[in-house]
Amino acid sequence: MKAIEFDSVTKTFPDGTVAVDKLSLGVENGETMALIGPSGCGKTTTLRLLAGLEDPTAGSIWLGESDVTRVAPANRNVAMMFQSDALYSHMSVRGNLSFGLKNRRRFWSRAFRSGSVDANSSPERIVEGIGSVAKRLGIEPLLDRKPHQLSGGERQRVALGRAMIRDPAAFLLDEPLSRLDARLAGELRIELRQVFRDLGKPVLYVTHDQREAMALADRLAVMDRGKVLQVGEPLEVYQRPVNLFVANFVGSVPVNVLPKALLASMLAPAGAEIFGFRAEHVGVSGKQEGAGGALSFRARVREVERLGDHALVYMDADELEGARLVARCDAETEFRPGDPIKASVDEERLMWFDASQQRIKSVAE
Ligand SMILES: Nc1ncnc2c1ncn2[C@@H]1O[C@H](COP(=O)(O)OP(=O)(O)OP(=O)(O)O)[C@@H](O)[C@H]1O
Repeated sequence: MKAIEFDSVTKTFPDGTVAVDKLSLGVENGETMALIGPSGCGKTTTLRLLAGLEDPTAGSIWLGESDVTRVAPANRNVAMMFQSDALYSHMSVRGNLSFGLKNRRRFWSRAFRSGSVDANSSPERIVEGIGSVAKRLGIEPLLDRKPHQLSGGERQRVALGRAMIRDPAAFLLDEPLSRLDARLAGELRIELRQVFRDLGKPVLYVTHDQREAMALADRLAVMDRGKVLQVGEPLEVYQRPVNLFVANFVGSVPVNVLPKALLASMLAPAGAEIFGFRAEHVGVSGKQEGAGGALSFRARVREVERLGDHALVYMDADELEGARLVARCDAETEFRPGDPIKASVDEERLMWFDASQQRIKSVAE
């Protein structure tokens, strides 16, 4: 039994838009699942379906053993956090934290009356949690401040604290770090990972930032046009993408793609039409001779993008019909536009795709 389960869920909006298409996905307790995919692929709708803010057109949604498909949002006990999570501006941090709890009390007292919860989940137990949640998130010193006296990152922490105090069955987060600057988002990402690990609850996390997803998630679900294309651990999806779309989406730089005809055909597996390789797998040398690898070609540097800890060298591969390719190099690389170079890629780094851009598995997989 999964803590969260979507069973063949479809959401068609009245105007005919199929936002989510026969989606099946399970998240375990204590697991952080990142939903990633391009804008409009159905990520937010998936979260809203789980929160009960949208009704599915077909399929069922489960939280543990409960079928919540038709359960009202207030009775689902999931906490949803958005990118622009609004705190109550007139309340202190403490007030904001306990506000969720006050609503919770109403929920719990109703639930107690109907006998559907056990005493371990009493409001008192949750009250005890406020202090520890504030401590856990490093917001104890801020308890008496108002939201306008907080930084963006601190506000996000309070919003998360408010969600944690409710002790929900599941956490749903929609781009919670997207409004923060890169450094702060990076710091919070590490903290969130630790918090999520300790919570022991399922976390469904939406982001369009593949880096954030790779860093935070135990598993990724890559979506396109309402469908889940692949679910797996970040490294597994990165190294063994099901198709070219996924390969491109989980990398920070698009995959270099070339037609099979440019390689000695004996290398290609049956059915292969195109092959690809990642920028970090291209070896680049200023020497014109001697570079090895399955694929070895002369090229000319078109542009060098210096990114601090590494550089991207964009090149025109004269020997490969002028294909435009990219290699990841050391930050100190001295290549300049116009330089002639020799590039090479090892055979085991090549990814092969068929005519419909599905990746062809290697014999070792
Ligand atoms: N209320 C609605 N009525 C009609 N279509 C909608 C509605 N809400 C969303 N959609 C459409 O459903 C599709 C999925 O939207 P959704 O917001 O889930 O995408 P997303 O992956 O979260 O996108 P983004 O990354 O841009 O936030 C889009 O084509 C969107 O235009």
